[in-house]
Amino acid sequence: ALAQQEQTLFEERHLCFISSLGKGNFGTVELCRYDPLGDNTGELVAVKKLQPNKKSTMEDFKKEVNILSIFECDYIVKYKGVCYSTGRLSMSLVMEYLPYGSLIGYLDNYRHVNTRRMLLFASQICQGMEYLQTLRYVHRDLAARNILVASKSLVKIADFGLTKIIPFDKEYYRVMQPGESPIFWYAPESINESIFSHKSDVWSFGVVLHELFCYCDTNYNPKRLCMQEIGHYVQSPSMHLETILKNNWRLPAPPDCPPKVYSLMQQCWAYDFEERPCFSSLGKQIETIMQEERE
Ligand SMILES: CCc1cc(O)ccc1-c1ccc2c(C(=O)Nc3ccc(C)nc3)n[nH]c2c1
Repeated sequence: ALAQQEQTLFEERHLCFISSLGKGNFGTVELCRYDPLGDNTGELVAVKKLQPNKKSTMEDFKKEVNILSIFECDYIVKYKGVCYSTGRLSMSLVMEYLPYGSLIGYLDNYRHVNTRRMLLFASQICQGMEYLQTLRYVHRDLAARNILVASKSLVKIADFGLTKIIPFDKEYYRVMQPGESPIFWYAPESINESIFSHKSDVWSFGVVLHELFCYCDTNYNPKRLCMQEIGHYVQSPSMHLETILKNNWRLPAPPDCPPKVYSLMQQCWAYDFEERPCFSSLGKQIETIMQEERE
């Protein structure tokens, strides 16, 4: 018999809405069961409706879908397919459902996560980013809110809405319209000149490490810590943020953070992107620290 061909086209009539997974960072994402047999034995999937609007067209969505359908990595949320609405006026993206949600909610609930497990998560994110880099993709929105938890020992990188391909003749990507930017995860060159590269993703990875070792506690949220430093009422946070970064202010070490882990973060936050480590070097350093933590 034919090997079970990966389902990539989902029929709307068999996609049964279960609940909303959040209007947050991914747009509106719903938990659905794809149940063609109609007996509730179908699989759970995460579905994002892609509504063409003034900012993004069906073409943009098809580009995101094409990007996602190429990825084959254990540390990147798996693409399952698309569902065209009747009349093909809109389409939905169907991704694997990760039952524990984002890292933010997970660490808030499971405080027992120890250093070794944090480093395991960091190593998996690093390997996912290394994979993206081999495909010349820059994520541009690496943050704990975009890391999903598959199990207590597996996390995956998600949300590729902002993913951009680096042109083959360049080492960075330039945005024309920096929209609602998560500047507190941004490298200085991204804040200043909207330049994004694998090295700006490394900066953001350092911020994700910080979020991890703060258990994503809202009191230590990168935005809150930065705003405390630059003052809450400034009119242009990005200008002030760039200034304090230039003056070598960085996010403080998380409480009880192992010194070697904080030094990893500081490497990622080198002002000059050339001095930041690459993801493969970061991965090796994390493995070394994990060995030492085991002893
Ligand atoms: C389809 C949108 C998308 C687009 C893209 O490009 C990459 C990933 C995703 C995505 C976004 C969210 C999820 C989720 C989840 O949110 N799961 C959960 C589980 C439990 C709780 C409490 N909250 C939440 N699972 N798989 C997901 C895939």
